[in-house]
Amino acid sequence: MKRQKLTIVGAGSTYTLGMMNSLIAEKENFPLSEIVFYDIDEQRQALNAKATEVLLREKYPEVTKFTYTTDKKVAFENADFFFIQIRTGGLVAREKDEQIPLKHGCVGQETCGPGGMAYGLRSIGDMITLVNEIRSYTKDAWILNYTNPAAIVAEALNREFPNDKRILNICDMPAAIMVSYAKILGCEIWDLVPEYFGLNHYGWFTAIKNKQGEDLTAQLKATILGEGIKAVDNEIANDPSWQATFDNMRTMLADNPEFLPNTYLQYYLYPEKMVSKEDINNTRARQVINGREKRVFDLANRIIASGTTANENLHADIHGRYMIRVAASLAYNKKDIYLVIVPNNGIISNLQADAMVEVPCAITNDGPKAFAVGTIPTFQKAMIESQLGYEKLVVDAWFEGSRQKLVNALTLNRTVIDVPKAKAIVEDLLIENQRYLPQFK
Ligand SMILES: NC(=O)c1ccc[n+]([C@@H]2O[C@H](COP(=O)([O-])OP(=O)(O)OC[C@H]3O[C@@H](n4cnc5c(N)ncnc54)[C@H](O)[C@@H]3O)[C@@H](O)[C@H]2O)c1
Ligand SMILES: O=P(O)(O)OC[C@H]1O[C@H](O[C@H]2[C@H](O)[C@@H](O)[C@@H](O)O[C@@H]2CO)[C@H](O)[C@@H](O)[C@@H]1O
Ligand SMILES: [Mn+2]
Repeated sequence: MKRQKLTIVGAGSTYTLGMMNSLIAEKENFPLSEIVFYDIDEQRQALNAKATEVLLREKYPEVTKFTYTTDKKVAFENADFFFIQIRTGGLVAREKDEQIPLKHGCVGQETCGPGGMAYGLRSIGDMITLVNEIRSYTKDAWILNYTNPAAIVAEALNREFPNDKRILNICDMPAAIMVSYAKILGCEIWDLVPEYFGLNHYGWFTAIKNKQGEDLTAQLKATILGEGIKAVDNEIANDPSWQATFDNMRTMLADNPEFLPNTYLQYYLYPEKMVSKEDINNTRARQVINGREKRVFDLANRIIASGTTANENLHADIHGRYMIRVAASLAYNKKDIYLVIVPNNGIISNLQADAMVEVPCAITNDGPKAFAVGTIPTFQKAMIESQLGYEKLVVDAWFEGSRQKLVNALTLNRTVIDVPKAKAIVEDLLIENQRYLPQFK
């Protein structure tokens, strides 16, 4: 197996050390020769990088070269794979995305509703610039993107780079849900094969089978309806917010037992409940700043100070392992089946061709090959179409600098609907984000 050179873009991320643990856990599946870190924030990246130097020395000596840099040429030349995980505006901007809609009585969330719209508008420009810069150094490398909101980023990249078949947008949420399914079913996530359709953070599992083809869906639904389902992946198992989200999966399934819902549907199906439980002074961004961000950088500082990871309880989580397994399947033509985001082009036969859909694909060295979904039922189709309209209008608005299209987008979004509210929220979000969005005069 050829060893790969991997560049992490946004290496100052709170997910980077977890990704390193996952690369170590997956080194047989996705062997690396070289890792490069790239970020625009030198200090933030250096913390993760200095801890990674210790980690690699102790646990991944096969990586013979590790570099961290803010120089694009050094970072982008000759890489085989890019994993991108940037957050334009940082967690501070995320907090505003969550607070502004809440002030208007609407869902305040990172990727859903008006908060997701603002985050999408900030992400599009940086992502287009990054892909252009990467492609000026390498045409063939695989670009795997986690940057959110993945639905809007995928739509924008597909428009800007329609012929680039080596950009793949990915979300870890279905995989994190499948880790919980696997726990219920007494197996490993990698033993399960999902049948699923939707947009990113907006979809449904229609079946869960094992690799022998046995359909486990009825058993799974019965357990979730009877006993509920817990977040079990390491990263989220002890997080009250994620446990509450997983509790809501039982409610969603009870209210509509047809399919198994993605957790994010809670924001669209129960917007009033989601708003009522929020504390505007302690939204999710603030919890992450005080939680994951602090935990990760405390860990990095301890590793750097002691010069060893021996005193730490390190673990790989599904976020990293999922991306790495997709990369391995691309690199070595494994044809493993994963949910990824691809142009529809008839996969869902009664949905427009140019939707970016999240569906199961066999991941080959020629990219993802989707399995046909066929027709989807009226209820899910109608929900998807209004959300798709919202996503496409946000991307149109970014390219055209159109406020009207942002208002129309929020009018379609189930978390807003009301035109006066949509206008007021657009106004506030554009004022807050004007330095990122000069096209909106
Ligand atoms: N797709 C998914 O399912 C999924 C899952 C988890 C996280 N994410 C996404 O991963 C990203 C990272 O999340 P986080 O909470 O760790 O954020 P973070 O703010 O901790 O880290 C992001 C890093 O990106 C850097 N950055 C920002 N703009 C950049 C640019 N133009 N070029 C290079 N670096 C840049 C920042 O300096 C920072 O170090 C976010 O977009 C988040 O939404 C996606
Ligand atoms: O609110 P956050 O920052 O904790 O999470 C937002 C992200 O949530 C999902 O990712 C989960 C993932 O599902 C889980 O496996 C684990 O790795 O934690 C992640 C978040 O903590 C979602 O898929 C992402 O798109 C969100 O950014
Ligand atoms: Mn996601």
